[in-house]
Amino acid sequence: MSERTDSSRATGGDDVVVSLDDVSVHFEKEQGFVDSIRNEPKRVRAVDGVSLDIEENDVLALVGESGCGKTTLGKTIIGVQRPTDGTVAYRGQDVWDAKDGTGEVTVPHGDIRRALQIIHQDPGAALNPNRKVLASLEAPLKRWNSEMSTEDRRARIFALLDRVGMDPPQDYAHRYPHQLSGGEQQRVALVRALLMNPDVILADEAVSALDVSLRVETMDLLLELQRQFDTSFVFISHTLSNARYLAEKAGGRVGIMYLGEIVEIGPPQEVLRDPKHPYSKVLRWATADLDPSERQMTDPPVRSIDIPDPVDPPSGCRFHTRCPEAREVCRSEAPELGEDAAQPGARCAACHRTDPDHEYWRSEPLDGVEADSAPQESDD
Ligand SMILES: Nc1ncnc2c1ncn2[C@@H]1O[C@H](COP(=O)(O)OP(=O)(O)OP(=O)(O)O)[C@@H](O)[C@H]1O
Repeated sequence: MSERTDSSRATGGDDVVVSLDDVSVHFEKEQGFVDSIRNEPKRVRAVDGVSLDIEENDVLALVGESGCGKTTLGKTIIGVQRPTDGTVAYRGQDVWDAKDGTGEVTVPHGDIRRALQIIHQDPGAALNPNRKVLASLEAPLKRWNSEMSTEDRRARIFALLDRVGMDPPQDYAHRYPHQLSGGEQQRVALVRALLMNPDVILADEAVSALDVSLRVETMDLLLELQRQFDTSFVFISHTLSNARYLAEKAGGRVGIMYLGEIVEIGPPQEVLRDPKHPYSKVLRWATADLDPSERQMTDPPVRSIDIPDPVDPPSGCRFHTRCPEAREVCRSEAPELGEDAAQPGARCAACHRTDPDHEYWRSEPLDGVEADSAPQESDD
């Protein structure tokens, strides 16, 4: 993505909670024994060159197809996935220096862990099946706030259970996870995160396992709690409609990911009404409820449905092998998202078409691509 001459990006003001600077996460891919002695280890480029700030009260919805790196990026934001390149800072403190005890550590790693919480897609798996809800909720509070009396701890837990609609809370607190519905388990997971008074909550496909009716109710609850507790949220979703619902209602951002990169980011109304990146147009087309007429009337705006291998992503623009507007230059030159993209409120797309003076407009269309000769109004 963006190339930097200086490795440290100037981040925003005091209200930046988490700041990612040119972060990449590459995993070594498991190979068979014969392959492993014959070949260089293969690396999955799950996340590549992402710079992003999460501010206080920020809401970011990350969306993209399966395997594009959403979960890996989300985990990197909350400091549970170590980047292979670039830096992640929590309120100016390098998260991994704090973890390793290197450099000058001004914020202890324990405080960072408390401040950055996660709720998973499958809350059942995240709760201990042999522990009652109360015990599951008390354990982290005891760890982080050992001074708190049992009475205060329980009062806080009951108040939060009540707050998420689990009434009477004493009844729910004494149940085992299997005695709760999926939606109730998800609420317990949310309470567990909120008990820590976090700055950021990563909600990884947190509503996709729920029935449609419950999904909207749960998204509304998340938004209400986000406002009430002044918590920032990073939502991960593979559907654009959920991402739009959350980001729009919260006045937040949508970030579109493709093969490890953020290709477009901005306010949901702008990104979805007038997508600048050809991949965002594909996602909009695939989301029937955003514009049903568009979907019925047209073929998908893509040349190939095959998703490239993240071990060996295409050169230049990673979307060029599928893009219906790709030209020769897209094969060799990677478009940049731009430095502004890190900041909330910015609207950016990593596509040469957004620059009316770019060489793209003089470059030959790739095979199967129809050329429009000049920049379009909406592509400016
Ligand atoms: N621990 C790991 N070791 C090796 N490869 C991994 C690991 N975690 C993720 N990957 C690979 O990294 C890429 C991105 O995975 P990730 O889970 O971040 O994508 P995603 O967009 O969240 O997908 P989904 O929507 O299916 O959950 C995938 O190719 C995945 O196989």
